[in-house]
Amino acid sequence: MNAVADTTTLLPLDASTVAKPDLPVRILQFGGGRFLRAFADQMVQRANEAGVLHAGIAIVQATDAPDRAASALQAQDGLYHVVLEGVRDDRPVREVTRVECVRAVVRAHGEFDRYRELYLDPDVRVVVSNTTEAGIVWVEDDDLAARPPASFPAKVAALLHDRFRHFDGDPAAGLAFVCCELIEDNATTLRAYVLRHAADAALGEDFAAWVRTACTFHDSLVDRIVPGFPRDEIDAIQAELGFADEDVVKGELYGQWVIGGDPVIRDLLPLDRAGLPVVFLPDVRPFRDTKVRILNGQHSALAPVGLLLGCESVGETVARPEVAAFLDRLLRTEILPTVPGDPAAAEAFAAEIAERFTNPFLHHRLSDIMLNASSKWAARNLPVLLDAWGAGREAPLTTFGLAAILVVLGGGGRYPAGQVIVRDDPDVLAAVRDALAADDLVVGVRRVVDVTGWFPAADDDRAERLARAVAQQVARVLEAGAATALGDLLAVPAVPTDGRVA
Ligand SMILES: NC(=O)c1ccc[n+]([C@@H]2O[C@H](COP(=O)([O-])OP(=O)(O)OC[C@H]3O[C@@H](n4cnc5c(N)ncnc54)[C@H](O)[C@@H]3O)[C@@H](O)[C@H]2O)c1
Ligand SMILES: O=P(O)(O)OC[C@@H](O)[C@@H](O)[C@H](O)[C@H](O)CO
Repeated sequence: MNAVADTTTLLPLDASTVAKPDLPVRILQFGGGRFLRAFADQMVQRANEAGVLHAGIAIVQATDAPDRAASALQAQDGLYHVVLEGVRDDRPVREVTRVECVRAVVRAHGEFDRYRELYLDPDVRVVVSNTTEAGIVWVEDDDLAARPPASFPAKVAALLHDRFRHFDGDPAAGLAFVCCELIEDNATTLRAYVLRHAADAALGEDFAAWVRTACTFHDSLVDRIVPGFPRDEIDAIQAELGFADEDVVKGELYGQWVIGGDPVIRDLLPLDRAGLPVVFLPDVRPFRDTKVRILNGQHSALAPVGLLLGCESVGETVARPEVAAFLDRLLRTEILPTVPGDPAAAEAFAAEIAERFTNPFLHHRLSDIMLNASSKWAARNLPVLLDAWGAGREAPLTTFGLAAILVVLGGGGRYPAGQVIVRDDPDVLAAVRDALAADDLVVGVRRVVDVTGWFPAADDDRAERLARAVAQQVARVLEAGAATALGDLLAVPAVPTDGRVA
């Protein structure tokens, strides 16, 4: 299928020949990964073009680690392209956006003075973040006086305190935080950690009151599959579209951003007024549970199973009839019965996801989804299992996904050549390798469950129940292979749930 270019802003990407618009920096963005660049930044660009916003973005690289994408973006003076592809009204569409609103790319570690200048800019009103599932964490004794502190919440506490003092506690200098991390209550958690850092470092009640009243924290839920371009396709797309851009990023046309909290954010970030797929709601939780369980939950289940069957991408995996049957049953008997709200709406969303997974324009690598698979399984699939247990049901397909993850992480399967897939918490990885080599698999898997901290120490029964279920499935995969183990699983008739039958 050939996509038709919908937008043709394909000027050569050469900073010396492009007059970037003179935009005030209104948005400070923590994280400059491919997702935010193809989602938030692409939407801000579109809203600027539509005349509903006049905002520049400063991207802050928040970790000390080298970041290839950020360096490339710096070298391109913040200019890059987003290529979104999919089918709209039965027509293949390619939408290309040249993003011109990134005014600065700065490293918080190593370029502190420049970073400080940006966060003290009076024009800045909004902070957008996506620091992955690892970013919003509590780090005890993080030094707020460091330039900058280590963790993201401590960085935010320190920058807010600096801003509070710089503007003499002016309420107009407060910031609105929109968090995109795929964790529960993302911005609410950030706010709690900021206030806790402020209390621990004795920053004063005036400051805490300013954070509570002058700053707003907006939980948000994001949805767009952004696999990026495989390295070997970048040359081809540059030649096809006629630009030079090492940081071009590719995603699907579909997008949805649900932003919660104080309605003030709708005026600060009026993206919906540009016809962009953004909705403002007081509470994003129902959307989050639906999206994370149905979309991300299936991703985290299909990725290890696909790898064990010799597949490389999501499209290739879901085209396998046995995987399609696995996902269909997983969805109908285990995931959907736990999704809150209107069952018909959840089913409609699930049907859309099935189409999005077969988007012929995307090459979504299973190895990318496997990055930090253990913590993703905990956020995306474990809640389904716990709800099923709570309702008196087993969830064998959900546990099979975890069994497949353990086999992949433990090196117990064969995968398409050249894939780097084992990147996870080192303690979990060590426990998984020990488990696969142990005489007693149940004891080994139980140790893995304990290392992950998924259950409180007192919750021995559920930890043991999970270990037993998963160990049995790991054993079957190891002795008979993933295809046979999957066949066995699907040969057992599905148990009807709540009137919905597989
Ligand atoms: N790519 C997608 O399809 C997609 C879609 C929706 C949501 N997401 C979420 O977005 C996140 C980023 O995805 P991506 O595809 O942009 O990845 P990426 O690897 O391109 O970017 C990751 C970014 O996070 C930053 N980061 C990593 N650890 C951090 C930490 N501890 N503190 C602060 N910053 C940190 C990195 O510097 C980098 O800017 C993922 O965790 C995912 O949950 C991704
Ligand atoms: O980005 P990750 O690696 O955390 O997760 C992989 C996918 O499940 C995820 O990126 C989805 O594509 C995305 O959440 C869709 O909105």
